[in-house]
Amino acid sequence: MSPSEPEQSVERPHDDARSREGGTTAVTGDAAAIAVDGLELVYADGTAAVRGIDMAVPEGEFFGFLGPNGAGKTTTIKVFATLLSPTGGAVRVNGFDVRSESREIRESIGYMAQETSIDPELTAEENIRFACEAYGVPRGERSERVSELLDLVDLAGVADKRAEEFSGGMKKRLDAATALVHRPPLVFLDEPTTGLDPKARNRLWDYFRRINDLGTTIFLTTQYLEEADQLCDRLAVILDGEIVADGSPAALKREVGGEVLDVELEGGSTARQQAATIAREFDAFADASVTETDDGISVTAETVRQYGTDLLVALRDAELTVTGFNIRAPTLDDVFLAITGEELETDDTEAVP
Ligand SMILES: Nc1ncnc2c1ncn2[C@@H]1O[C@H](COP(=O)(O)OP(=O)(O)OP(=O)(O)O)[C@@H](O)[C@H]1O
Repeated sequence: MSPSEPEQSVERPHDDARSREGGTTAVTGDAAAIAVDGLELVYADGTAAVRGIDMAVPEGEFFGFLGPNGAGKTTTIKVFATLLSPTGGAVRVNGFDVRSESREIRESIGYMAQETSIDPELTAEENIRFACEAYGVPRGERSERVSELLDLVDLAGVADKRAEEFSGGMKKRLDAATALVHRPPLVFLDEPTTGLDPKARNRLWDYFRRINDLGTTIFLTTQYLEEADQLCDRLAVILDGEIVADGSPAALKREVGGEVLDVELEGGSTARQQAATIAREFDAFADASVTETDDGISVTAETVRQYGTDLLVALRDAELTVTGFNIRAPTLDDVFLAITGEELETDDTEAVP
């Protein structure tokens, strides 16, 4: 992370939090890279961005923090990176307390913010070298570190080119390299692939997997469910400042229950509403979750494989025109929909594996 001062001073914690401060109350076992107990963050204008979250991220894990715009992801990551001070609760990062040991934390983490922090007028190599200086990498080790990182992010061939000539994906990879010069055991990545095309996104994913394979703990925030599914060992979903679900991608998908029947319909929203009502009243799908989609409806239930064709017949009997259907396993999109009742908004550069 950049060795800057906290960007904002916020109210000091209330009594409850103070009593947990200073390491007097252990919040975790030794092997937690991040341990969070009742974290709250209320901004100076009264916005309660984080409202009492608990979590533990073990060393070596690839952890995903998912949520829509404004859910509280960046606020949480900034507390972990000691850029914001919590207004309640206790947080330890790499075993250090975020309030009283911020210097130790900053020296032991990497932070890739949403906005890249590279200097466009410097070459790729100069940017990494500059980061080495800023992080106090010993002079004698810098050249080796620079070439090692250029290789790791696949920029060795363009080491002497100025960053301003780079594509968005190359800039992101360079930024990620600068966050790693001091070999931190824990790296925070705040929406690192937002706005990138699928190819650039995939290259960054490879890079993140590589550093995780080398033992680095990764805390990733993302709006892309596919990204979380591809990369993360475990996820937490944050909504309006509260964690509403957590678990491995597979476990979260299992919790959705059953399979998903997607039905495509002609006839716009009136047909979709009519079809949704029929599906909801369908006896064989007593516990089904039925949602309207862009071009039809989706029905999630244990019994869709068994009774899906009966539903199609019922739709036809109601003079609805089915133009396509498909039965599939739940995705993280379905998990998100089941938890929040809403689809997670993303841009149009959907990632592909
Ligand atoms: N400096 C600030 N002062 C007051 N409110 C803020 C400030 N920064 C963020 N917020 C508010 O706090 C809430 C959480 O914002 P945050 O940026 O943490 O969400 P996010 O999940 O990271 O969203 P995004 O994906 O848009 O970055 C939002 O309601 C936001 O408007």
